[in-house]
Amino acid sequence: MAFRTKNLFEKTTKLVRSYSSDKIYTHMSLTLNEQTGIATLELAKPPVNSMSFGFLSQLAAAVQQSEADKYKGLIITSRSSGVFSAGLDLKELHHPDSDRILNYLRRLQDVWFQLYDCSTPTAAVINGHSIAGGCLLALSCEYRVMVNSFKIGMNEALVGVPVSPMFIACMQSVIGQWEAEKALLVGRLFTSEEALGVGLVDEVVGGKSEGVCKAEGYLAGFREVSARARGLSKRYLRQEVVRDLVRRREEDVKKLVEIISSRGVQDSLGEHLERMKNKK
Ligand SMILES: CCCCC/C=C\C/C=C\C=C\CC(=O)SCCNC(=O)CCNC(=O)[C@H](O)C(C)(C)COP(=O)(O)OP(=O)(O)OC[C@H]1O[C@@H](n2cnc3c(N)ncnc32)[C@H](O)[C@@H]1OP(=O)(O)O
Repeated sequence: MAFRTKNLFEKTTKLVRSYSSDKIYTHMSLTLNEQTGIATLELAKPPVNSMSFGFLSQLAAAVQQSEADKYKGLIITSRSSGVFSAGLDLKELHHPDSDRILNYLRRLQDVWFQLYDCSTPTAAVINGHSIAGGCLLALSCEYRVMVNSFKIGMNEALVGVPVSPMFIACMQSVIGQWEAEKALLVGRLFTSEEALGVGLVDEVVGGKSEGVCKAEGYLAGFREVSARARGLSKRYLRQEVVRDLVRRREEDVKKLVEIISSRGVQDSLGEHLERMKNKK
């Protein structure tokens, strides 16, 4: 079979350089199956694929590449066998420099808009725990296949930070208002099976390769469909959420910076980081 592992940064060097000071393409790899036209983006930032500034920049470049090269589909998964993504890098949020946190949150917004609003068909193979920002990443895709025995959800309530509008909108659009409210207000993490029950994921499988097959099956369903019509329909379907968040993006970012920088939130983040350190 003809596989081409693309160093994304060959083509997007300019973009990535202007986005990031991290070393080029260190946190993920993009592999295109030239026979199917489906690319797999494998997150590879040990130990937990936390979303640092550099990670978000590379994710943005990958999504942009998928759009520019008109891939038939994009599958997002993790190279780790235990963690899909632990979400935002807590070190970016704890004792942040004011300019950096502003730019970090703007970057997060940019990536989210790019992925959520992209015309490329997308699927997530969640082969490990998927927490907060990790859950957002999966929810921004169209289809989710989850490997059993892991946890997924948005735990902000337990971390002591508010769930931001972008995260709420995504959760609501997938599981509905009431289920989202019940889950988000207590920071509930669902097992794979519970996630299936509530509609947070579309399928539960026994392992990653089975998950990839299911995701490919979903993406192959569009073979006979006009890519242009499909892409436009997806955008129309998602435009209400996007429009609202675009309209208020600067207001949301500034408010969040203020909240994150507050003493109470910083104390909670510090305690959360301490708990993680002490769990060993
Ligand atoms: C308007 C636009 C703006 C949008 C909104 C923006 C911001 C709003 C404000 C906040 C939003 C926050 C959303 C988030 O995503 S916050 C992150 C929440 N995530 C977590 O709490 C995950 C915590 N991690 C875990 O539960 C476990 O690590 C996990 C189950 C993922 C894996 O467990 P495992 O046992 O395999 O690994 P550990 O030993 O726990 O961890 C290994 C190592 O990694 C460090 N680490 C874990 N998670 C993070 C993280 N999110 N960021 C940074 N570092 C992390 C952990 O501390 C260990 O480090 P070390 O001890 O080995 O040094």
